[in-house]
Amino acid sequence: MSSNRPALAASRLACRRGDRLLFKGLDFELKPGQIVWLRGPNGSGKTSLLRLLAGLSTPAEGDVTWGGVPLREAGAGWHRSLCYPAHANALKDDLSVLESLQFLARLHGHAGSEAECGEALKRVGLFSRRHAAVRTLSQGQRRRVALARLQLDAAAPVWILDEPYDALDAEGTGMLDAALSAHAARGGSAVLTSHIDLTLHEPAPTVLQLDGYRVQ
Ligand SMILES: Nc1ncnc2c1ncn2[C@@H]1O[C@H](COP(=O)(O)OP(=O)(O)OP(=O)(O)O)[C@@H](O)[C@H]1O
Repeated sequence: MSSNRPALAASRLACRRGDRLLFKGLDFELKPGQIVWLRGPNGSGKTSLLRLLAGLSTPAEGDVTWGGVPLREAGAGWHRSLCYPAHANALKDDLSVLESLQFLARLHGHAGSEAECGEALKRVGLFSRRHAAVRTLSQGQRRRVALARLQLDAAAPVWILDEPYDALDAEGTGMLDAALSAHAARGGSAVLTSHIDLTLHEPAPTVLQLDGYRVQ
């Protein structure tokens, strides 16, 4: 992929949920090194847009392209270039923290070794809790474990993050900011939602306001 070509793009995108058209006419580009902050009120369609971009649902109109190739022609392999820890943390209550991260890692094509996952847990400050059951963690600690996937998927060029700052304290927020800055410095890009004002400054996020595309 050339350095100026958008990693992910969409043109004239429209989204339908149930019998409602949420938005239409949306053009979008995510360039290497860029962080896009998708904003809009509750119910405006941010999660729905992220799902379209991740290829998990089909637009009512328009196209999503990955490195210039329409997703419907890209085949399943393109998902390896994407890290999308969705809003729900997808952790298994009955597993230990380490086992749960290993499960997620393997599900997403990594070896999921104890060493690799332990290192990722160190980076989110949860190594000492690695043998605790997930059900014993606080919401913020669960969020940190889910975000440890970013450490495992650091090489994935595109991160799609739905409210990643939810439940994080100042230290957790700082860790996520640092992970995003390092990702962008490597040429990676991300699109994220957040109802909380961002503290990320390097790079300064590009705001995409979804309200402008709303269908009344
Ligand atoms: N499975 C579904 N079937 C029908 N409508 C749905 C479905 N999922 C979501 N919706 C509707 O689509 C609209 C957009 O939902 P979405 O979750 O994309 O909004 P959002 O901008 O992410 O909201 P929030 O800020 O509250 O997270 C909402 O009105 C919601 O009720």
